[in-house]
Amino acid sequence: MGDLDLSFIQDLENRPNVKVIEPEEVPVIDFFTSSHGDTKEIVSEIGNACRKWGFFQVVNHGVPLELSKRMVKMAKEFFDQPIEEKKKVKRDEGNSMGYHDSEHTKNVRDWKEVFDFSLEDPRLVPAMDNLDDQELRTISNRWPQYPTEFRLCDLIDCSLTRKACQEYSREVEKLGYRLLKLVSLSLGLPANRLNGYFIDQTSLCRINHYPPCPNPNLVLGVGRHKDFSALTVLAQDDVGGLEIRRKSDGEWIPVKPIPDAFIVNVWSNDTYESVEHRVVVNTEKERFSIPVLLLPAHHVNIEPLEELLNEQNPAKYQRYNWGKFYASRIRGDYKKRDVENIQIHHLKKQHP
Ligand SMILES: O=C(O)CCC(=O)C(=O)O
Ligand SMILES: [Fe+2]
Repeated sequence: MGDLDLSFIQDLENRPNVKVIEPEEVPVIDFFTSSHGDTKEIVSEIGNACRKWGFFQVVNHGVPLELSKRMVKMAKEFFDQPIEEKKKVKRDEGNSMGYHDSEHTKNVRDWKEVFDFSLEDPRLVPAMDNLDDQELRTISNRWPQYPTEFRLCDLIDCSLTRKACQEYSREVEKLGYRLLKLVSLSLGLPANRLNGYFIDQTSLCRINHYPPCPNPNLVLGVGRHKDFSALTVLAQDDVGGLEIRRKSDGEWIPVKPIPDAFIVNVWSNDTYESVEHRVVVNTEKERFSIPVLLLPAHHVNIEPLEELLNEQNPAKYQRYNWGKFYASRIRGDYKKRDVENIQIHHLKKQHP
């Protein structure tokens, strides 16, 4: 990760808590039990969890455990390589797929390194974040080559890495779309109401690696943020570090790792508010997490769903082209800018 320089240091108010807060269970939804019961029951559990927490965990979700284990093994193998090797697949301003070690959240550098790949490969995205510019760009995934001297086991080579990543992300994607249907139902919408937005999706899978940190009280693995996805399905290992901001009192609550569970995070016009979360790091143990973010096609305009709006629940967000939003977010990931890069709250409508 290099030295802990000033770019990593969080403002006082954002630093990890000194007081210890007991981990509180965010709701856990068991698909096995529910599939033997009533879909209505699971829909109502999801609705309650989304309203109260904006986050829930799922177990017995159908994603094969071997695929998840293989991903973590590959991730370790990849991030253990010398930085020169990792930089061979470094992302750049033209293509945001691949390795990156200087992501900034809200203008402060995160204590982590990441590897991103797209679920659709190649895929189309706007070239610029400027709203008047119509140019599109095709971006393709980058896969590590693993020179023989760095291969610690025969399992790891370029084509197997790609296969492992693709097989894993396809399974998690299936789970994601299954959850999206359940979320639609929980909002009183037809199960397939949201699916059309994801034809030609820009969805991506990210592997996060948080190395141990000499001074975890000053930095964050990921600064506080809301995911910009419609739905995120996140796998975390057993180290812990994810914290979510409890809606009732604003306290940061650690999310206890549950073996083989996925953490799910949803957003819809504040009925289901995308909840702020962050990652704390520690001096001892590295940590891996793997989110899959369901993201619409670049041409989709994100806006609150009409049929959910009424006098009591007016649109709280303005319409915005998804591709431009995404392009702007990516630009802000590279360096400290003078202004905060675009966030969901910037799309909030001003009400008198
Ligand atoms: O590492 C985690 O548990 C969460 C990571 C995260 O919030 C993100 O990548 O958006
Ligand atoms: Fe996140």
